[in-house]
Amino acid sequence: MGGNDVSSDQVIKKLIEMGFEHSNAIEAVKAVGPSVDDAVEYVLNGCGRNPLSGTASFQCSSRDLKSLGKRVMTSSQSKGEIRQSRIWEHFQPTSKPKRSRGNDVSDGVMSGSKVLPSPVEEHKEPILLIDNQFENVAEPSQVCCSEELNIGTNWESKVNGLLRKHFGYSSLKSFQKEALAALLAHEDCLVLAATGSGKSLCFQIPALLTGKVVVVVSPLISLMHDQCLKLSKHGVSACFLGSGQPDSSVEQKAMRGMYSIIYVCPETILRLIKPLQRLAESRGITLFAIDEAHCISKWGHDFRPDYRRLSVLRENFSARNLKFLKYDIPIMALTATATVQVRQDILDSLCMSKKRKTVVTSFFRPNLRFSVKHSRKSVSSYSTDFCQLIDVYARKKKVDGMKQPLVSHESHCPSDSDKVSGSGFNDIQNSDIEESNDESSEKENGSIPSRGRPMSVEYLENEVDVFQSAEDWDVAYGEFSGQVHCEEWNSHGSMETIDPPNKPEERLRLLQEPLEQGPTIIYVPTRKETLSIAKYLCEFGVKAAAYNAALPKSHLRQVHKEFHEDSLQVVVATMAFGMGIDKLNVRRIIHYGWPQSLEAYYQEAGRAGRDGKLADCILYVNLSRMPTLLPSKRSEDQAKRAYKMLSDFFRYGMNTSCCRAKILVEYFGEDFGDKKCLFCDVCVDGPPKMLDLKEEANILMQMIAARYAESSFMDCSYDDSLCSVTERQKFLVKPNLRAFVNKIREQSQKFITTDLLWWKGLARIMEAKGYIREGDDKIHVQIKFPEPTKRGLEFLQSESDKGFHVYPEADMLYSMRKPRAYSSFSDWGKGWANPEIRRQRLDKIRSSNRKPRKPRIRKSRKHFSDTSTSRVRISAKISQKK
Ligand SMILES: Nc1ncnc2c1ncn2[C@@H]1O[C@H](COP(=O)(O)OP(=O)(O)OP(=O)(O)O)[C@@H](O)[C@H]1O
Ligand SMILES: [Mg+2]
Repeated sequence: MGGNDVSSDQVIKKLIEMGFEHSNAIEAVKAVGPSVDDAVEYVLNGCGRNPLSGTASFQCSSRDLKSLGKRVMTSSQSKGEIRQSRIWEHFQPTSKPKRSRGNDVSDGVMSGSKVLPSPVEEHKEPILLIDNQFENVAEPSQVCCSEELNIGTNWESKVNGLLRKHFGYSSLKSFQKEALAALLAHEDCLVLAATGSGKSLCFQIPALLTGKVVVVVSPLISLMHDQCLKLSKHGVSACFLGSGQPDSSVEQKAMRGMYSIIYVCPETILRLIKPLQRLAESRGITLFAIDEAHCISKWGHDFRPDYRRLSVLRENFSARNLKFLKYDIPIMALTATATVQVRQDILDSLCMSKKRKTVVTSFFRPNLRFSVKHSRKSVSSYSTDFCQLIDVYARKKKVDGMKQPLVSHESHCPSDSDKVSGSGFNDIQNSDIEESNDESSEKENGSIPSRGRPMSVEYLENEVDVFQSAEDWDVAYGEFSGQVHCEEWNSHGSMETIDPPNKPEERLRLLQEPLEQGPTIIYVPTRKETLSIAKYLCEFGVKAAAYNAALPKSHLRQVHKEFHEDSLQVVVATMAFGMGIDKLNVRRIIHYGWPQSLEAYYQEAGRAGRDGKLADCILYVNLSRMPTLLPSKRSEDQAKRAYKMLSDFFRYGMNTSCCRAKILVEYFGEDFGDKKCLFCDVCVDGPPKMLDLKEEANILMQMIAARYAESSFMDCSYDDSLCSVTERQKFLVKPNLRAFVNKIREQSQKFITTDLLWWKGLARIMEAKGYIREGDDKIHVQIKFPEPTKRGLEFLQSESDKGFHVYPEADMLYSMRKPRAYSSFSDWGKGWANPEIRRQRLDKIRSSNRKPRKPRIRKSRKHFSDTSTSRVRISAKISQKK
């Protein structure tokens, strides 16, 4: 903390930069000495001001009158009563047309549905300007509002000056400039920019530039707290409001205009409409910023109902309803993770003006290296999965005699090839494969398969962290209640960021550099896993800690603190950790289990590599299981959306042929064209070899089409003589993919040992090509009740020799790694002579309650044998490659 060791002049300068008046600053320093903290405290608490008395007036002594400076004088000085003047009244000719004041100007202002008396009505005194009373007034208070305030054309250089002074950056990024330009033109603005790109500055700089207040709506207390703490270190007065605010006087001070930036959660802002209207009239509000704006949308991954009610901002802070405003107070919504649908929802929900601007930057994070790996995700797989991580942090220490692990992990160290894409799946074991046909993988709704535990409210409360209100996970660390600490920006090295390389050749060079050690965050779905993985890592000497909402707050604060101070190497956390975390040197984000959506994943992964250096984003999933929706209280509609998002993520995980960064950014509506990230596992390893799966696709299509034709016939036939009631009922039950696969296995020896997992992959590919579609009303993570499409029927009827060449997806590759007892039909025949194979087959047949049928020899035998051999060849190649 700085402040006490600087000269009086420096303290005065800092106070002025914070937006305090020159005379106030001088007076404070005279009174308390050269300490920024004490001076701020003095100004905020002193000057004879009474709390706001229900009007927009301040009660001041004559001394205060003088000290309030250039922008705050009223005619009522003789009574000792002053009001901050509206800035444009100093500079703007009153004849200037308004953008949005309607003809039907009402005398009241809206508060929800109520009409309130206009604050203007409460202050009829003419405004007296005392511009010449003060010399040396701070830049921010001079500039206030673009055209009215003479910010004029050189606002960019003014901004750059402020940037350097407060943050140590040389210039604004171009998207930040655009957002600022929109604000200065009084336009609403939607800012869509990648995680860590610097969206916060878009709303922080206006407070410094205009000298008015910026109100920021933010979804989490800890996030607000974090930002206030940072701003205070940069000499910007900021506070956060909400029930997480320990100091009750902060709200009053904020409403009196004592802070340049007010962070507030959506629940609280709805309560503060009237005081904010007064603030708009007294000190002035230059902007409402809605951070993490995707929370507005039901289509987003973090929907917060209170965000939806923010439409009240538009009506309550419009020039139409507040006479003292010349322009509607602009709204700026910012997010890093909004699909096209979510964007529209944001614009509509906030009632943003038609003239609004949308500032979009690329969502691409060029220094992030994405990969997907298989893991059984059980305690027994920790040794394989975390071996490399332990190497990074603790291998040396272990050798040096650190506490020895309970189990040696060295022998289980996976090779680099244990990846999903390309040549992957070296170390998949038989026991893994058995899971692929596990019934539980089908249970999408009712349970967490790995535990087989039914979803319940208890489960919800005890196992997973769900984000519902601003106070959830409020574990902000550090003492901050609205005081300005004013550290030198460059005294903490965290400001050193580099622009990540964008050109392919530069990026390839970056790839060759070793990944720096830096901290790691491991995201897991359940609280229990945070504990077990952290414990496991600690046993190997890694400085790791668990983080979930059920742990004591003191522990969580400590984790935050140590993580920020770089004394923790790994945090193993649920989603409760990290929204908005802006720690520059996070080197690895590991997701250990399926995230619930691409949005959530990209946001969490986006916490890596904010310093522009190479960082890893690794996803470990059990490829033999489908992801499940984590329990939450959802309406039917919400559940559908949640399944759709999970299903999109599942496809990302199963992908083996498309650059991962491309999938991610295109999900958010960006056209990545032919570009590739060059970093991800798919780009590095290349896609797996293409297979011609025409025969397999054909047979599946035949089954589906035949069944569909039969059930259509049943539907249309009202002639009971044509079919019995039981037959009719049989066809009313929709067959799922498993039934089709069982039938295929029954009817063709060639496929008798194929597993469901493989066929699921094929069905997904056929769905993506438009040959089949989901026949159920519900959305499933994976196509479940396939129906043929017109295109699919055409494919079936086509006589062409053209193959069906596809890249096998991750689950198919995984399934193909299964050691097979035979590789051709003749081998298959011999297989029956082998007692072990016979036992396995009979078990399989028994378990599906079917009598073993005599293998039938089909016409396609030769073709089949070719395909089968080619698959084995591919498997062999894969192994060789490794
Ligand atoms: N103009 C700039 N010049 C240099 N660095 C900048 C600039 N603007 C922002 N940054 C850097 O970007 C980092 C991230 O900023 P910020 O937290 O605002 O990101 P964000 O876009 O809000 O990310 P998220 O979506 O995760 O909330 C800051 O710590 C800062 O180092
Ligand atoms: Mg942010």
